[in-house]
Amino acid sequence: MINIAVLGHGVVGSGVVEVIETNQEYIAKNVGDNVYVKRILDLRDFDVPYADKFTKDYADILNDPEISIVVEVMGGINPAYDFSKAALRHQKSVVTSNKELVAAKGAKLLRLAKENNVNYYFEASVGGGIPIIRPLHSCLAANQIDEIAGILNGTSNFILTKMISEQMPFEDALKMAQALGYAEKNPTADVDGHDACRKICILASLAYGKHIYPDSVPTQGIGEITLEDVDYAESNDCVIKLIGRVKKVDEQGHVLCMVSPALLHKQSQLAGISDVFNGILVRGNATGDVVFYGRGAGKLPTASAVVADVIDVAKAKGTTAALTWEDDGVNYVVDYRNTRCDYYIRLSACDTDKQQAVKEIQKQFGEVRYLSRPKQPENELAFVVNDMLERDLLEKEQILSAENIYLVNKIRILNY
Ligand SMILES: NC(=O)C1=CN([C@@H]2O[C@H](COP(=O)(O)OP(=O)(O)OC[C@H]3O[C@@H](n4cnc5c(N)ncnc54)[C@H](OP(=O)(O)O)[C@@H]3O)[C@@H](O)[C@H]2O)C=CC1
Ligand SMILES: N[C@@H](CC=O)C(=O)O
Repeated sequence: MINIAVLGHGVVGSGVVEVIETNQEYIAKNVGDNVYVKRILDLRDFDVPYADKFTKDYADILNDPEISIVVEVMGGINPAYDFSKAALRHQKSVVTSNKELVAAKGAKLLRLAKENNVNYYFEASVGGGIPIIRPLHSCLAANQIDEIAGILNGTSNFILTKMISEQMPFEDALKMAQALGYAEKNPTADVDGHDACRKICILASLAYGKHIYPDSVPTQGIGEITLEDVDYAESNDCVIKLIGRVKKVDEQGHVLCMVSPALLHKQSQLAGISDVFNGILVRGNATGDVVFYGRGAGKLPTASAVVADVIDVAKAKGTTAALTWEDDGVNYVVDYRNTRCDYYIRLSACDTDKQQAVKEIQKQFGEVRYLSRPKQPENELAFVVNDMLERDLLEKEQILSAENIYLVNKIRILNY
């Protein structure tokens, strides 16, 4: 019998109990032994048939020698970090969906697991039910990874989809995502891009072997996207998505890493990914592009990934995985302002005469391709510029604003 404990009986934790219960026989056949949820830690009381398993005291789990795997699905840094460290030091493997913790302390926890001859697995921390951690680490191991880009947050993709296809107000779409169990406890992490940032940091750390800190990654969410931008994107045969991406810069481990909204051409591989679905594109030097697609959030898809890790740990029987990356305290993220990108730019000419504004734009950017939208105000100008050094664009914004031509929005145009 493999006894496990589940820390946190929320959306994911209750899903883990359900998946293990529902697929009991199948899992036993796969592992060669029964997997049994012995204890559940949560601070609340639950009226469920398995109420006798609950404890509010972590010591009941830590000091139980029969429990060999701890599933941490509480979220947040503390006490999840302390609980995970304590479990590993007690030679219990830890499985988690907690990307905030993995992104912040992954290297330390992986090292601690190795030192204690146990495992720390986190497949569910990126892409919900989509297999990505193991494929990146194992199946694509023969490749040098040139780039990873993805729609990594189900909640924001759900909101964008509802806003665009059903004209649903932002707040209503967010409430729906919360009711469906997609959103983080604090949903600003979804909307402001921080959840996607944690996920791209985990993928970057895994792919390039150096810890990439969320704090060092420029992060912008979907809060400033309006239906007007959506219309301009449409006129350019594009859709707007929130993209987390990391690109190899050199052999020393430096990367370009950021999270921001982006215009994607409708024919591109990530453009058609809607609703709560996530898509992750991995560009390997041998495979070319590989795209992983599936439900990026929600109770059962996420629980599926967590339980798969439990099965792998159970089957590992005392061996430890080579999964690791180095945390040497160095910031490997290069300054994005020194990189180049295509842009959609939307300006308001305010009181400036439109012909004058067009002249100013030409002076700054040369010939640009103008876009249009229904009900476009006379003093609004939107256009596309190609291969712009980001630092130059920031300067040009300032020059234009001195001429009373103000930036309303600018969104990168990416090619995935
Ligand atoms: N929901 C999803 O679709 C996905 C979530 N994740 C990640 O999985 C983790 C869990 O998410 P989710 O299940 O949605 O979150 P929930 O908030 O639904 O569940 C967390 C549970 O843990 C409990 N908890 C929190 N702190 C403690 C503590 N100190 N002691 C005991 N119990 C505690 C919470 O209790 P209380 O409510 O009283 O605070 C709650 O019941 C997070 O890291 C999240 O980012 C990853 C992929 C997808
Ligand atoms: N809040 C997250 C949940 C999964 O990681 C999301 O919406 O993607």
